[in-house]
Amino acid sequence: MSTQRIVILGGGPAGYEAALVAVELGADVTIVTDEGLGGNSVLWDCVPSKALIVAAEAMGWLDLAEGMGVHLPEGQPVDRTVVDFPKVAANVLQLGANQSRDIEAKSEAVGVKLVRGRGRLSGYHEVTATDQHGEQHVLTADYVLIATGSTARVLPFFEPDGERVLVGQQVYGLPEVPEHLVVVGSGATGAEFAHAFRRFGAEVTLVSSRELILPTEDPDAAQVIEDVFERRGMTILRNARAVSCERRGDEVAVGLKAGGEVVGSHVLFTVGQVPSASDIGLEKVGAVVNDWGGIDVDSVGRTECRWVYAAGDVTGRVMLASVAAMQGRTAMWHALGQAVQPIRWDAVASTIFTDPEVATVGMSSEEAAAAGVPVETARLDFRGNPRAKMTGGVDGFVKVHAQVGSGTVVGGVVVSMRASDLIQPLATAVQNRLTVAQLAQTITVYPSMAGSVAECARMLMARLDAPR
Ligand SMILES: Cc1cc2nc3c(=O)[nH]c(=O)nc-3n(C[C@H](O)[C@H](O)[C@H](O)COP(=O)(O)OP(=O)(O)OC[C@H]3O[C@@H](n4cnc5c(N)ncnc54)[C@H](O)[C@@H]3O)c2cc1C
Ligand SMILES: NC(=O)c1ccc[n+]([C@@H]2O[C@H](COP(=O)([O-])OP(=O)(O)OC[C@H]3O[C@@H](n4cnc5c(N)ncnc54)[C@H](O)[C@@H]3O)[C@@H](O)[C@H]2O)c1
Repeated sequence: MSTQRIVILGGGPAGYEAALVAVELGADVTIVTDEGLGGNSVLWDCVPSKALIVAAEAMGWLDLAEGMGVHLPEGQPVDRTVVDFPKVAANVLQLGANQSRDIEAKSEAVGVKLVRGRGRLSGYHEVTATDQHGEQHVLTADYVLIATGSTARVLPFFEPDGERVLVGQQVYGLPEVPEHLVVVGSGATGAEFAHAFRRFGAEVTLVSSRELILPTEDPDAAQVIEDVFERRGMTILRNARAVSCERRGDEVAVGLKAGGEVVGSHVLFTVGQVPSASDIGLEKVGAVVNDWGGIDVDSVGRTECRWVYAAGDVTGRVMLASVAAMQGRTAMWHALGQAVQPIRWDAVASTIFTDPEVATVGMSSEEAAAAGVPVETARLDFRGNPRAKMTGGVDGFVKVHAQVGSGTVVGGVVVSMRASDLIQPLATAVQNRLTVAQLAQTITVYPSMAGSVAECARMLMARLDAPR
């Protein structure tokens, strides 16, 4: 069989992970991308925002240290004046750039070719890339993967200026920690930035369009985060929708649908992401864009056109780097003739990196009910856990959902420090359809947060075994 030629548009996690799989399978692979490999995820979104949160947590530790008997020199306040924000921002962007270079070195070493520029489908089995000098490169491909990602949603009533009216990627250009940051939108992005800037000492007002922030998360988890945010001095405006935005000198006024306004020194809009599906020549191949702007794909990532696949944020499904990477790999396994499992949408793990973190895997009890799966749930709070007490991390809990009858673990939630790691035993259980008994009987380290995961599973095991 002749070598298959693959062209990938976009070098984020969907694109570069797909490329690595395709070269492993012997294909000739070219990525066309307009910035470094790693894409938005590594250069602007996941990696820098998580690194920013680590720096913000250093402020949290300074706060905690006092209570543990570790003091700052006399008269040193822990407020926004001790943060050299340009240095913090430069560090986190450098971390992303270094990570991008590592990915490029790894990809080039295995033979992935890179064309820097913007690509579009230009004909039958054909892509045209325009590089930064305006030069055009025509590439032929047996299969094309579209992995162009997404960009921050901008609503008609505001225009980001990078100075006081911001979207997420612009926060790294701030000359100092804002005095009063108004964050509009309380999904993952809004909650994470609101958390980080409050920790850095900014006054923060979070404008939330719902009764509870983090509307797609477990409501008990969202409640813990709201309580912690308010205890740290953040203001949350509930059931509040922003409808206008006006700069007034050194202030910005955000008008609310119900009337009134909130005034701050800066506003950060985190109102969702839009798939980057325009101006890439989809009309040439008849690929369909759905109502929410994503490219329609089947369970292995194929569009309406048999030789064009799409993966990652551009499909408008679950917008996560880990999911994008798996979508990209799955598309290549399928295109290159491997036996492939469709993505397990019921086993996706994710984390909101607030403090405490909110990590989730699999189905919620509502999703299980909607799917006709009867579940029993146990919840154990961390306030009795000795490890949690040592680190001052007693806010939060672990929740395990298991199917009645089989005892199979179908989902879970962990709200704690480092929940992003602590969710892994539950993710392994969900992915491999382990039972609560198997989870409960696994020996855990003492003292550890993981001990509570096993204890929660024991509670659930007893409940499922009890006569009903
Ligand atoms: C603030 C923020 C924080 C996040 N944190 C996390 C997190 O902690 N964990 C997590 O799992 N997810 C996180 N996400 C989501 C995650 O960033 C995305 O799901 C992920 O980046 C999607 O990867 P992708 O490969 O689809 O696209 P992207 O990472 O967006 O990469 C696409 C690349 O393609 C390029 N491109 C676009 N059009 C073209 C074209 N025509 N030609 C050539 N190149 C093109 C883009 O410039 C970009 O470099 C976060 C998102 C945001 C906004
Ligand atoms: N840690 C992570 O994994 C992480 C972090 C950040 C983002 N992400 C991903 O990126 C994607 C985008 O996240 P996001 O938080 O930007 O978007 P989102 O769509 O999840 O949340 C945006 C929120 O803004 C609200 N909103 C919209 N218009 C508004 C208005 N005018 N006034 C007030 N509120 C308004 C929406 O109701 C919604 O709740 C998500 O899929 C998310 O999973 C992941």
